[in-house]
Amino acid sequence: MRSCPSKTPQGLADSLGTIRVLRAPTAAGAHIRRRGEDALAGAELLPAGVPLGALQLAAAAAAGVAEVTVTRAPRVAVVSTGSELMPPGSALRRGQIPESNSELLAGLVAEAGGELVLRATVADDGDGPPRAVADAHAAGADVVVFTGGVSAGAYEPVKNTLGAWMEFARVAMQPGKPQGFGVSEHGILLFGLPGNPVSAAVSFEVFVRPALLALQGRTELDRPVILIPASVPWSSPTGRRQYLPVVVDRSDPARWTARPATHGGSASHFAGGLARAEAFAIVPAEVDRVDAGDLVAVMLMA
Ligand SMILES: Nc1nc2c(c(=O)[nH]1)N[C@H]1C(S)=C(S)[C@@H](COP(=O)(O)OP(=O)(O)OC[C@H]3O[C@@H](n4cnc5c(N)ncnc54)[C@H](O)[C@@H]3O)O[C@H]1N2
Ligand code: MOO
Repeated sequence: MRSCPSKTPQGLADSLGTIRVLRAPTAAGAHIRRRGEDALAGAELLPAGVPLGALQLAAAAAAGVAEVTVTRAPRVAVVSTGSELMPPGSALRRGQIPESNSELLAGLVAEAGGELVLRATVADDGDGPPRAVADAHAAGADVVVFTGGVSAGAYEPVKNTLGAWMEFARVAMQPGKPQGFGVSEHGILLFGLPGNPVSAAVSFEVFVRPALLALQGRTELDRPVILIPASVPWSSPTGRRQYLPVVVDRSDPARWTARPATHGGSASHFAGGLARAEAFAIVPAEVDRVDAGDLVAVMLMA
């Protein structure tokens, strides 16, 4: 067919033998896929800094692009500190608890595109943290994430042994008040997160995840935040920005609501309640109470 004013879809014509048009398209040009309709030559299909999932790689392939430039995954070591920590499933004596932060952080690191190169637990006494930094360096780590041992008690192994490289500060957030950060002699980023499991999870979201994404050249570093009403009241500490694990009720698609994931409110040791959380409600430092119906900023994790 040399001159083709429009095309007739298969279902509207007999296709075997003689072609008989049953219903001709009304508009000239109907059903013709024109050059440049999807993307013009030279158009940007994938801006730098976006993650390459199946849809993005397929778009590149469809444009005839066989190779794209990517950054390598940041290599991360996760180090728990505390002599009370025991492998999950061990018989516990008084004063011991199951070690769970390395499981949490290993998963969050992977979800943030990092590659876990070391996972260790070190004791409260001795030189465990600096030895862990040396091991992380040997394993090629770009980042070490410590949990525990950063506040002001008698045994604070990260604070006591890594002061040459790290600074320790109190941040006006709850949980996650005590924080440490620094850079090792070999340029490894050192994060010192508080040991309580919810504190560690929130601190990862606020400080570590954006850094891991930035190391990958990602341009969008923040989780999506939506404003939705609270379905129940809760309290929030004044003077500290609260990050409260919440469940998002999506049963009414026109009106999602948020409620605390744990019954006891906001507490940094509720590792079990964290399993129910799909998001963190972010309550400004100057607000000490959220009432049912109040709009709250909710950072979606899933
Ligand atoms: N004098 C002060 N004391 C405390 C302050 C303060 O500002 N001044 N802040 C409190 C706050 S808030 C927090 S949070 C904690 C954080 O303390 P650390 O980071 O030193 O954490 P640890 O004492 O080592 O652990 C706290 C808690 O979490 C448990 N934990 C630790 N690691 C793990 C792990 N890998 N898996 C599971 N559970 C873990 C640990 O056993 C403790 O129960 O400091 C307050 N004190
Ligand atoms: O600030 Mo701490 O992290 O609440 O328990």
